[in-house]
Amino acid sequence: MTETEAKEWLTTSLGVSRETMESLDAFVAFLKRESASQNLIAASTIEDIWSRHIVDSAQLLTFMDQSRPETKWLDLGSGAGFPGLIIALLTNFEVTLVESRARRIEYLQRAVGMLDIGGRVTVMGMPLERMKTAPFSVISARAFAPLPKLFELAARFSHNNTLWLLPKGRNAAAEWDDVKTVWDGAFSVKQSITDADAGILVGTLVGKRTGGGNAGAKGQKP
Ligand SMILES: C[S@@+](CC[C@H](N)C(=O)[O-])C[C@H]1O[C@@H](n2cnc3c(N)ncnc32)[C@H](O)[C@@H]1O
Repeated sequence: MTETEAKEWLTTSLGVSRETMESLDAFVAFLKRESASQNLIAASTIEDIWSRHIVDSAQLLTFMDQSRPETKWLDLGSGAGFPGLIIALLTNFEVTLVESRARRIEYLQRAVGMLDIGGRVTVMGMPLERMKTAPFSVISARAFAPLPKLFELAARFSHNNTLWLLPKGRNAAAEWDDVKTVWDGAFSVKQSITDADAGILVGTLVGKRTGGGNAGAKGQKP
């Protein structure tokens, strides 16, 4: 997907407004400036930000019912803001970005301020392990951790209806196959529109199977 195609996909397929495209433009300019002083995204992807990062994040919205009321979205290891900050710009959801590295926390806080979305976007500047347990309706994580670690760390934020959206690259199916003897849930692999070989795990988690330890994801409702 070229940069032009990426922008076209946002307006044509996702129906992104001109005003929101301007906010995305402002964010891209901000990220490029910041990238000169800290390592936020791979240098090789800077010229392809719209396809490699913006659309790669935005496509997650196509795997959910966007009319779900009061969506509370948790993004694990947001880094430069992907996918969580993009989701916040494209929706009116309440979004929580968790990030543990000091410079990235400070960068995310400034990005949220610059984009004027602080009323519904929270930057939790701490390791996920230290975040207070609360239920979320969507959990996303891109390049955060292998699935076993991801579920161990984040299951306590999930309830039976929480939708997990996990861009996982080429091994998405194998990663789920490997953990499903330990974790009970229903996941399918969706093909990424930005990389035909990459898969996105989409589904719900019930909890750890009996005998596999504590059932972190079971039972709670928001
Ligand atoms: C490889 S980067 C991916 C960033 C972003 N999600 C993306 O796809 O561009 C992983 C990010 O997770 C953060 N991270 C790693 N372990 C974490 C933890 N336990 N709690 C919160 N953030 C963490 C790192 O600081 C880093 O910014």
